[in-house]
Amino acid sequence: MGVAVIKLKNPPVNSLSLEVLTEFVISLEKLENDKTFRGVIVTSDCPGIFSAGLDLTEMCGKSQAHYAEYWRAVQELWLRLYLSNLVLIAAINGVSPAGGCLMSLTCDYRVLADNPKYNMGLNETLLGIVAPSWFKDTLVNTVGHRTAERALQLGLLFPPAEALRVGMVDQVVPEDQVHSTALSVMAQWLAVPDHARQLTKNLMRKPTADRLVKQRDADIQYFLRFISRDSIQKSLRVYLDKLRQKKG
Ligand SMILES: CCCCC/C=C\CCC/C=C/CC(=O)SCCNC(=O)CCNC(=O)[C@H](O)C(C)(C)COP(=O)(O)OP(=O)(O)OC[C@H]1O[C@@H](n2cnc3c(N)ncnc32)[C@H](O)[C@@H]1OP(=O)(O)O
Repeated sequence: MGVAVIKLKNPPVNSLSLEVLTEFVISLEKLENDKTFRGVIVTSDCPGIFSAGLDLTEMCGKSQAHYAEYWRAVQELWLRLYLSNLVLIAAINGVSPAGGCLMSLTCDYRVLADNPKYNMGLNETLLGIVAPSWFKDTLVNTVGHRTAERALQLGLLFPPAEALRVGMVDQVVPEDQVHSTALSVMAQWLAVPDHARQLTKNLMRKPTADRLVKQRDADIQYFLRFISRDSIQKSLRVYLDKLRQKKG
């Protein structure tokens, strides 16, 4: 039925490095241009981890030019996923904080494996950073304003039952059924004529995407000013050190 699977593979935690973002955009573009494909299942090849989100090492201790290049790549992937003409289904087979969660929120449907360790949410505030307005918009469009307001301020990571309750995911299924469920949901979405579904998706999503498109450069400048602050760099270093020391 013309369904591709994109399996994220950047061990150990599928962090969204510049290279991963770039490759993801290229793969998506190829699939968009190949008319034999109508849908994509986005999933992970790293056991227990869907994606650890943006790669913190790309946002810490690097040059301004690097930050700008990285942020443009983050914007690009979000825009491509959010406005994709393909049916995108996230088969979430692991934990998905921050950018990992955002990636799944750009999909048309989310199936999450029922494992209490597989938390998801936009936890940026817990790192001492702030989810940009388009991250916030994506969450609001999914779970509504009040739930998003509380989740964003507290940096909440929702376990599967809670994620389902607030509407962050559409289905929670046993771990060994995530892929088959994604496939049967895909069949349902592909039963709808493409042109009607695509125009409807665009109608729902374009106003949100346009807000970023109209101010992409300003958004990059804002990111540069924010991420270069000493206090933000310090927060990121402390957070990364904590992650590294966990093992020791
Ligand atoms: C007003 C508007 C202002 C605008 C400002 C603009 C922008 C700022 C906002 C930027 C947005 C950022 C969004 C993000 O996505 S930030 C990333 C958030 N991610 C996380 O908090 C997850 C952190 N990771 C974990 O919690 C865990 O690693 C885990 C995913 C649960 C997996 O746990 P485990 O299996 O136990 O693995 P380890 O913790 O031991 O990690 C292994 C290894 O990987 C490194 N690592 C983990 N996460 C990341 C990451 N996101 N980026 C880079 N590296 C990561 C970890 O340090 C370990 O490294 P070592 O092997 O070297 O020790």
